[in-house]
Amino acid sequence: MANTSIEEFCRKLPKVELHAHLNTSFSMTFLNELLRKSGNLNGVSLEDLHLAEAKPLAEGFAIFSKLHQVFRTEETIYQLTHSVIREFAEDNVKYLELRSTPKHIPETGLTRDIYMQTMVRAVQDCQKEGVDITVRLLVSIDRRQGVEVAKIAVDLAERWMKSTQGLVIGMDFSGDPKVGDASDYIPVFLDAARRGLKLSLHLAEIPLYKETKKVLQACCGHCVLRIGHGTFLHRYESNQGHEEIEDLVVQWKIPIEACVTSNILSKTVNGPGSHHFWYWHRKQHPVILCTDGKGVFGCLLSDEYYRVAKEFSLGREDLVSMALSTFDSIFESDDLKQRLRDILRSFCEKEQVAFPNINTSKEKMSTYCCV
Ligand SMILES: CNc1ncnc2c1ncn2[C@@H]1O[C@H](COP(=O)(O)O)[C@@H](O)[C@H]1O
Ligand SMILES: [Zn+2]
Repeated sequence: MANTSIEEFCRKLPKVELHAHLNTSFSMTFLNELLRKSGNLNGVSLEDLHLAEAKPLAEGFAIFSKLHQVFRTEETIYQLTHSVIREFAEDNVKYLELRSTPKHIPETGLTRDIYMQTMVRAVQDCQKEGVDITVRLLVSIDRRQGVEVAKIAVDLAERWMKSTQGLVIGMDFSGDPKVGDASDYIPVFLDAARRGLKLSLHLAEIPLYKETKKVLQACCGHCVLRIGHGTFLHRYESNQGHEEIEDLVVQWKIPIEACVTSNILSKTVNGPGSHHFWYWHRKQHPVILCTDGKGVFGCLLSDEYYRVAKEFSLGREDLVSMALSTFDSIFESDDLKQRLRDILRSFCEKEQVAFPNINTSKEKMSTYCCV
């Protein structure tokens, strides 16, 4: 067996990142460089832009507003997208689904269309430059902006999906869970799915039993779906009454994007040991470690794997199995899933770690998401 520590192994492990918000995924190196070039960050100081210790979720949202003051022009959105992609590639992320809310900022000339065009351009430039990663984009709906803006986002996403031959692949639903009701957006989700967009919905990041149940009942069977966070989906002692929600999630095998550090720093989870990741993982339900916002929460994806490996005493083979299982939940084709498996297989040969015996029958290869 190659002589690498578990930490180093987590770093080298080929991974997929399925839950990363553009504006919260900056690196400090990038921000320092931006500060050096532009002299200031529109009045925002560097220290205000990441959570150094656990604070209630609302504090995270105060940071997001400050970030939106920093990234306001086409140029900064381009640079941010380009650097975020490169940084994920350096962390051996081989496939990234990057999400962002298209902004309309008249003072800087930014429109939602220019925002999309800029992100797409950065992805294509990274591709041309040979950055070793496949990137797909999700258009975010911010629940603080209401249903009418969400409809605009669906039109935008569909147009960009068509004009980029699927580089824009789906939509995200996010924003402050305390604002509005996700079930108001059900017609928007169903419309997006009808147009061929895949959906990743922030659901149950905080205990919101009613909206979670309504959204799942309406969307299961009609949308290709993943759940962001999903902290309060499962049955557990103080979560009585969640049986129906958990049953839907299990029945439709809806993958859960687990953001361990984000949840701990936002105080929606007490610590890594009590994170719902473990509950779903033990059940062999599809669950994917994700960063959420590697800048705000100060975590690389490899840090998330290492954190879980330490907490649950996972070895190299466990980590490989875990990474392998995440490939089924990407929004891309079976061909791309197979390519990711091949990359992981070569890595295992080099690291002299057994590659799990998988049944690559059609059934096993098909996506977990409900269609
Ligand atoms: C911590 N948990 C979270 N819960 C809900 N929404 C979140 C989030 N973290 C980020 N966002 C959503 O992503 C936006 C920032 O990226 P973009 O400007 O779109 O690139 C935030 O404004 C919020 O709407
Ligand atoms: Zn998120």
